[in-house]
Amino acid sequence: MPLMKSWVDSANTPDTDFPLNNLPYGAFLTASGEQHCGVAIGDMILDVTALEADGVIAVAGEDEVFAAGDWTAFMGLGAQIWADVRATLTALLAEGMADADGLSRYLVAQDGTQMRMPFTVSEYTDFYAGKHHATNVGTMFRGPENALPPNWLSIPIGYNGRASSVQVSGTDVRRPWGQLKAPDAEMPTFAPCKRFDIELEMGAIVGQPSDGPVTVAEADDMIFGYVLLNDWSARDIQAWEYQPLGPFQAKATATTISPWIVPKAALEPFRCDTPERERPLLEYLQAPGPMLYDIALEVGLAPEGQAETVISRTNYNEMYYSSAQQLAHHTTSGCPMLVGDLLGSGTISGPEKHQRGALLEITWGGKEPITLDTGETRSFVEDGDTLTLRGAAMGDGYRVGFGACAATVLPALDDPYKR
Ligand SMILES: O=C(O)/C=C/C(=O)CC(=O)CC(=O)O
Ligand SMILES: [Ca+2]
Ligand SMILES: [Mg+2]
Repeated sequence: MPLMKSWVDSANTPDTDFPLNNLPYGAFLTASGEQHCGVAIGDMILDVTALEADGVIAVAGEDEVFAAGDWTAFMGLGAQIWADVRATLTALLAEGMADADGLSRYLVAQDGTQMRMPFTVSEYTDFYAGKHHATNVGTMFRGPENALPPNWLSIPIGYNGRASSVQVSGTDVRRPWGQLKAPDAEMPTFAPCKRFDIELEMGAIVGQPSDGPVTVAEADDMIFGYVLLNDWSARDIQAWEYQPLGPFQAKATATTISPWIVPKAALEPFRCDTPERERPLLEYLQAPGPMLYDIALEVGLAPEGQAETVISRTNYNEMYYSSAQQLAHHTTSGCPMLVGDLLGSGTISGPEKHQRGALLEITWGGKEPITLDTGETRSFVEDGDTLTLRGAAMGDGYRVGFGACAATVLPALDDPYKR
């Protein structure tokens, strides 16, 4: 599919994340402090809440779908409404639109506009579907002979994370306190995390509910869109707490998502298959077609007040399970899935060191510190560091991007129990 031209000039450049082909959904604060729904177009935002309020657009049979200022109600209306509204907004922004002058008053510059959570997170489940990541972490945590657990090639393994600490890009993350125990120590201590880390992931957003087990194809239809996701991970807390039930507080401090939900429709031209199966999947997990996406990803680390170093470059197509397969598995127990459920893909790592999606892997547990372009070294995230995830599907002369998924780490509080 070629670049779709818009009357918004900044949408027609090859380096914008937001050409007309994209039209991702976000929530932003207006100049008067209201939260509105918007779609990104070039370096602007089209105010969808205002368009609806003024009667320029309407959702068939519905009132005030966008008045609440996030996309949750819209997601719940289903795939036909998603397609209809996308077509309407595309037509409004397409080159040659007669009333472009009239519509330009609904445009807001992205620069300087505060973004908010684009939807209400119902529940958050994080998966473990990167084979390179799982092998690396399993080797470090459990020894090379136990790198991949016996179930890994048959089950999209996941754990229930915290919806309450999912936050939008631009929100600072505070270094957590927790129970730490050195391997040779008798007792744990309660102290600030010393091995704070990131995890580069994709987040799939469930737009339609389920009632009983669904197929992979049905699961794919339920997915509304995707965001970038940083699963902040306290590795020293994780190492002490995770046996026998898996990660808990180590993963609960924060999960940062990019502010724009890229709709499935925008990613259609970039679908791809998951890698070769090493063990046949049970029938309910078999994908009827390409369910993964070719999305180039990178992670940047900028020390406080200094330039950024790109510390990883990889691709979402490295994943062993797609979000549709993860979602299908999530329903096998009969567990109902809800509008607004967020599924973390699992850390995305490629086979090479520069393609790893977490500092735990890049520095091999801190044993191989990296040197930044500034000359500083890093084993894990330090206070004041800003971590930025970026991603884009690369089209012919355009890119469908996600915007920045960024957060700065603040120092741990003084002892929270000595108030
Ligand atoms: O115990 C392990 O092998 C590691 C588990 C995790 O790091 C959990 C997680 O976030 C998995 C992922 O993001 O791929
Ligand atoms: Ca994770
Ligand atoms: Mg998390």
